[in-house]
Amino acid sequence: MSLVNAAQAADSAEAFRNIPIIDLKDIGSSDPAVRAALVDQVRDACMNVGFLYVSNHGIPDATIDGALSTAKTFFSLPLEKKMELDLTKSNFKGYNPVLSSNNDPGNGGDMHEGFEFGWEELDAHSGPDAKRAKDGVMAGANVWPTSSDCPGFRESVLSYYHAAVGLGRKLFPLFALALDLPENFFDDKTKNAAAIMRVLHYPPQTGPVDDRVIGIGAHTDWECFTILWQEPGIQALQVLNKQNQWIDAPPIPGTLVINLGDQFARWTNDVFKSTIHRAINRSGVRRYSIPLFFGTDYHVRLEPIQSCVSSTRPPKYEVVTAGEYVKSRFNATYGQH
Ligand SMILES: O=C(O)CCC(=O)C(=O)O
Ligand SMILES: [Fe+2]
Repeated sequence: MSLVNAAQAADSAEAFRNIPIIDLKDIGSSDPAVRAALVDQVRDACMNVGFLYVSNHGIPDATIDGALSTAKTFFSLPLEKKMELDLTKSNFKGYNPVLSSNNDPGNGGDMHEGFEFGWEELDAHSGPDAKRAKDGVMAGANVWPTSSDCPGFRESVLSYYHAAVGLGRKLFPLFALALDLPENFFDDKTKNAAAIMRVLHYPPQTGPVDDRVIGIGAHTDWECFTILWQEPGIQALQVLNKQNQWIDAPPIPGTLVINLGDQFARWTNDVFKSTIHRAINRSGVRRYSIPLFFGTDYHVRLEPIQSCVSSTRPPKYEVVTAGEYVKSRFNATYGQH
């Protein structure tokens, strides 16, 4: 079946009620049948849900724990210290306080604080990074807390960053194969690791909650896909199906959530779904999560793939570069900067 026909079938299929779990243990297999079976599962999830969990993802628990524990230390610093790293002063690298972002234009602000950064070599002395030369409108160096304020923060969050980017590099070929493209299709479009990571802290919201002020308002993500670690034992993330029902996406031990974003919706003319989601922390305790958003390089144009376009499915989106798109979403979410 052509991709366009398969997308039409997916569009008229029943709304999803749960999110598939895909085991990546065979991701390195060279057996074409094993690989094809994995790609089929990925295609199905991308066209019907836009969300999936992955198990056997290869990121060590110690790497996750290291990032989480220094993130907790960072968020416990006094607000004035954190505000020295205000992300609106550094082209969206650094700290954003509670209620400073608004992911849902109908809402009154997001009930979380976060810290945001992009690609940087772990070795702080490796000099200017050639990968950053083409960041265009998204250019800007990361900012970091001092090592006396937050010892080991840069190293531990960057270690997780590099592990997650490594996982993302293994996923791109699966997505390409799921789109009937050569598996290296995204290689020359992802040379510069235009990946942004956030560490997020959601204070608990107890008692009556104003529906317009929740942890993160209903939104889609902006890049190709997101790799999301969420704190075990706390249900907060919800995903919207086409019947407008919110489906819980609880943390599942040993897995990460992968969700598609707007860049993939644009590459695929909505054959792959960039699905709306939100998070509300009503658990009574603090919640932490770590999304890493992996997009194509900022100068790359988001042109629809030919197999996703037909006379019955004309191109839905104006062609823009990845950088222009991401920057416009940052401006809409944090205010124009
Ligand atoms: O915290 C979560 O579970 C979701 C975060 C999210 O959707 C985002 O940062 O885009
Ligand atoms: Fe999101």
